[in-house]
Amino acid sequence: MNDMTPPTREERVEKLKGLGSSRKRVEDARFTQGKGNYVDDIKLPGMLHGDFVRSPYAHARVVSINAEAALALPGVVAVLTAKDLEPLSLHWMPTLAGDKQMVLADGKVLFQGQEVAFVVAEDRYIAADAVELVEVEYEELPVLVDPFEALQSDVVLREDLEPGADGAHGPRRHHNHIFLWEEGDKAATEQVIENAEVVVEEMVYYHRTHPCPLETCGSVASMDKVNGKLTLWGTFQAPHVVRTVASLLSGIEEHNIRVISPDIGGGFGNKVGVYPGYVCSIVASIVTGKPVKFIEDRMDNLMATAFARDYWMKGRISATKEGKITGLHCHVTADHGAFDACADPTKFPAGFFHICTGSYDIPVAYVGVDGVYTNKAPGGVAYRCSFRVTEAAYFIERMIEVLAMELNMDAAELRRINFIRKEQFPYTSALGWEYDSGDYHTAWDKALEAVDYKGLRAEQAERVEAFKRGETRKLLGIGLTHFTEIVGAGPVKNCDILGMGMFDSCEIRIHPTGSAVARLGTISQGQGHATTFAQILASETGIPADSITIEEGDTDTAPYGLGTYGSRSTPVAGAATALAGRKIRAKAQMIAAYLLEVHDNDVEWDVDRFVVKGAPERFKTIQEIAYAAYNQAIPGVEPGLEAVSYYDPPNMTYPFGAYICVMEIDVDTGEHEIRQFYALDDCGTRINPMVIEGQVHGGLTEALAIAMGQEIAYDDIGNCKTGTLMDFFIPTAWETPNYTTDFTETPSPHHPIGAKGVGESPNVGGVPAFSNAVHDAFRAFGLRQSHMPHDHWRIWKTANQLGLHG
Ligand code: PCD
Ligand SMILES: [Cu+]
Repeated sequence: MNDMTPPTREERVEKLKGLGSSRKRVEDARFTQGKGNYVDDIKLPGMLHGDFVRSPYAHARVVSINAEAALALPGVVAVLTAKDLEPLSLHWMPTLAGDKQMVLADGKVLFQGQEVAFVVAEDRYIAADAVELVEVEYEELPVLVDPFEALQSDVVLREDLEPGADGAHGPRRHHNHIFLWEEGDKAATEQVIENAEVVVEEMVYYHRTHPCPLETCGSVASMDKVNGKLTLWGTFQAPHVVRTVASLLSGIEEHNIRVISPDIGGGFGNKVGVYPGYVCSIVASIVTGKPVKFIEDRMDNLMATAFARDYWMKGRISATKEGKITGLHCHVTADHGAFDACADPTKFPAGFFHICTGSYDIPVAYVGVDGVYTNKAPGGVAYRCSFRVTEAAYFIERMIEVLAMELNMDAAELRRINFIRKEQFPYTSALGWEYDSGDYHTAWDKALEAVDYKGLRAEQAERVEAFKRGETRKLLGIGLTHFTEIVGAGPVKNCDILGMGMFDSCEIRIHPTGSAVARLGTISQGQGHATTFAQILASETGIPADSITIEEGDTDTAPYGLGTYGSRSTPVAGAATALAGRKIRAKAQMIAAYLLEVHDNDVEWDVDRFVVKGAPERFKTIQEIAYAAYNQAIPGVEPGLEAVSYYDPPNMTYPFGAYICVMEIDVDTGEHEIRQFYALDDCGTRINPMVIEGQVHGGLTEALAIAMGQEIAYDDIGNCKTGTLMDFFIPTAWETPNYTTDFTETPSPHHPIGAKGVGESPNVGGVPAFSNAVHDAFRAFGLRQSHMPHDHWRIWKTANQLGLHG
């Protein structure tokens, strides 16, 4: 081939590295060389450092705060308390759930680790020393750590709330009650269950845990009093929302606030909300006139920032003797901690928990969720699941297993006969969701075949016999899960956060030489957006992905968007990106037609160029078109080649998957070994298979952590027992098994490129798969339900209670 041979169509497609290509992550060159730029890397001249005095008690009155000794320490600049914030009306702040939260203790504290005073000093060490010198006198109050007890107790946690008054989500029936949220037909469901042939009832608890990103939360605030501009760098998963909230709270006009999310070392939902540290760094910068940095340490992060789950889910499921499910009833007692700071769309105080009918065609269902205040840290974030979806998936996948046991049926078969069938999509669930697309039977059969399901069951049966004969002390568990996710919040008509509609955006500029920059309203925390969004644009515009820069996270440059969580970037911003690309192409078409001296309709798009129909040798490449757009006067066409698209999705997307975990359990030590983990994901059109595989590995490892050991635990007086990485389980390569990933591809019918989200799926499906494997190992010995996390001690105890220790 000589230099003059034009590239083939195939070569041109390949050069784009567009949709479907396993393009290497462009951000990794920077990250692997230590060249990332995180919040703590930001160092400004004269910058001060903040640190919190935190409450050692879970519930106490603050009698007095004496900062004299702290202020006397050389290098200490200020000690802020609620009294200092009060004149600015910043001693309380609104939460994402419509509640309010103390920024600094106002009269009392409600959880251990709560922020009491903010010390500002010349360096981080002085600040830490000064924290020790602040004298706080507390008067202990009775502590409520159990949500069921909290609903009965005379102890009033939130004295700031009017006793009988409604909350943000309607009536409160007790002073520690937050809301009752209901969906579905309660009466009809109860009637079906009463008259059913088979009913099982179970309490499924999904314990409290924490996203624990590698990088803790932090912010740097810099108030420039000369030009009136506030710049705020921080670990924000939703920078634009932070800007709007900061403006509303502080009264600073929004154009005078610039919020920047630089590189973020993992978010996992932990960095969606607004924390007291952010507010205090802003106030301290305004008060001192200097930039102020606040970076959490690990204990701050684990004890005081947003936890996840803590759902007590009481379920009843009914079926015919043949196993056809007829109804599902669920009541949740949701422990929200001291303030309702859940990150959910405003109208959904229990998030999308009502996806809990899962992958099954259940004719009638009801859910009721009671939110409750306790003396624990506030939060209730997604942690790799869009708004309580992982709780829902865990609930239904446990209920299915329990029902299979009651029916004495194979759990894979029970699922198969209840799956929503391919021809039923779009499918409206009994709880009101419209599933966009799916093909569950195909995915399920593929998964069962891949692991030789029949062979595994035979092996398991033999193992049980061998165990009974005393020939082995190890049991075999086969953990099945078929999950349906709901991601891509969301249609503005029913999804908003604090009144801000959940659309998203992309703005693209093609430069004269044919390379481009695109900016989005989302923000990567490691997902690889700089890699994948360029791929979408490459396929849409014909510009190679390598020639497209993706920028996110700077509110001065990026178009407004609601940020990255709930696997919404692909479904929402990804759609905006594709449509912005199509706008570029529409203008390019006019330019090409002009240059080729034909009518607009006489050219057609081909990979990276417009070609005259029927005359393939006559064409203009996107690069030629871009140059002409800037440098040639084209009648009726404005100069330049730019587009912006704001996208309000018509519906969510519903990714799904089939996961199977094969686990060996040693009944004497409670140890487990994961022999095999097979994960089939269907996220519609796949943008980058390698990024997807990385997402699945990461999500499964977090699922492993949660199911097998990770937990935020409290003792009876509200001491957080897992505030360090000594006690809070983070799996290393040592505990992490090999994963086999697989896929089917069922595009979303309403997304411009057919893509659904995937980042959360492995957590949503992984947790029940691991937990079901543990339960399944003991099924032959009568175990119906036990609580996660399944650490060695709990597994040992289960074996013991089942009488397996002799
Ligand atoms: N079909 C498809 C889908 C998807 N993809 C890809 O993948 C990824 C992801 O995506 P999505 O799913 O859409 O998601 P986003 O939105 O982006 O993100 C979010 C998620 O993401 C995940 N992942 C991750 N990774 C990392 N590395 N880091 C982090 O942090 C993280 N986080 C986590 C979480 S938790 Mo939440 O917040 O809880 O709500 S939610 C979440 C990106 O890159 C994309 O592009 C592809 O390729 N294809
Ligand atoms: Cu969630």
